[in-house]
Amino acid sequence: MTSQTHQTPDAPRTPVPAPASRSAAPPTEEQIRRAPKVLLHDHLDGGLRPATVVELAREQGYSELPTEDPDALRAWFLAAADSGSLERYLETFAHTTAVMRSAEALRRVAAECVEDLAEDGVVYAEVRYAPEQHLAAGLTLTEVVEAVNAGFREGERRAAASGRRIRVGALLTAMRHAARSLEIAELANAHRESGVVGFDIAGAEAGFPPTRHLDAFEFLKRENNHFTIHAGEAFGLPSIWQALQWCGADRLGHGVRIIDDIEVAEDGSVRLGRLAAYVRDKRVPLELCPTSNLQTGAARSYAEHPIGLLRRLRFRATVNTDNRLMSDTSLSREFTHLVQAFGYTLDDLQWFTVNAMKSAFIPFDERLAMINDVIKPGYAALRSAWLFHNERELPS
Ligand SMILES: O=c1[nH]cnc2c1ncn2[C@@H]1O[C@H](CO)[C@@H](O)[C@H]1O
Ligand SMILES: [Zn+2]
Repeated sequence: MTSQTHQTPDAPRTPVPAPASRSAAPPTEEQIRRAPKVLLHDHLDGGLRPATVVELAREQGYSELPTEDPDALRAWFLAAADSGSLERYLETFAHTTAVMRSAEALRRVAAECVEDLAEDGVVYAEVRYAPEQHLAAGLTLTEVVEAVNAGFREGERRAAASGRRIRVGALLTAMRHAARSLEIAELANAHRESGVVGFDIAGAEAGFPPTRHLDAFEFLKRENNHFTIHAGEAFGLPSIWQALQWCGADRLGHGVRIIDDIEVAEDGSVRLGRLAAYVRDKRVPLELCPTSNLQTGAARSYAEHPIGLLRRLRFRATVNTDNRLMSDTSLSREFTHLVQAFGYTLDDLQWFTVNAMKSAFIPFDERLAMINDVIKPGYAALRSAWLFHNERELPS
């Protein structure tokens, strides 16, 4: 199988659009937190509160944690995940999946996840996890899904009780090195009326191409269901090409290596290869996760992260957390880093957020309602509050 990823030799060069004019001041951290945000790529087993990991380990007799002090544990996850390799980054999940093996633990972790996202100003999220990694204490796949769903609903209720509206859908992940993807795809399909909005594959990318799981993807397509594929993170264009053209992914988890198919000349003009042009033309959503990419070595710094160019070229780019525990991050923090690196304004934040909402796996009319009734009014309110605040500060 060879990939059609090379630059078209005679593809036209086009100038890179300059960054939009920055008439508005960059948003403050508080504005970023209050801005309504949408999160498409967040792992449930990568987002536990450190204190919860410690408590669950005690309750369940898990003695392998590197430390029982929550602050030290937070620092440990960040340092251990900051390895420059996806494989070593993934080793840290052994500790979180180890404590997520009872229905109560899964329900608690899921509910806290929703509370934490709501507190961060997330109004819609798709949170993923691999049910096959939570069976060690005897739960069935269905029991795992039911426990997590119950936790998500509980989290939504608790958030609403404290005045924060959030909606969360689950994505069921199959591990790409394992052989249960068809079963997990069937599980996702069976639960689509009860909170599971799609499917994903994750895990080490090199050596485990998405085409190993074609039967799962073909099943989901026949069922008119949705899926995203982790691709183009640790491995480059062939992985993205397979995910799209062989497997039919609706979105790309990361997809950041699409940058390898974009050539920027010294005069600033750009040329898209055929694959990059396809991704942009077809509006394929990219679930970009800046901090995670720095940790696994997929990007060197925020300022050099491909998201800057992809945003200017108007790819369907979205901003995501990947693993809030391993990256010690939140969606607001990801946006704060991007504001610092690229001078983004509230308009840019709204653009990323609308991109994400358009790319969600819930029905079109519900996405539209979120955009028109929640996201746009939320940003408009922030802008007018900002104007009002600044006018009051003008000298009289
Ligand atoms: O960035 C990533 N790339 C690939 N796999 C990942 C990433 N983050 C987490 N997981 C994997 O997905 C599983 C289910 O949530 C996690 O246990 C972890 O192994
Ligand atoms: Zn991921």
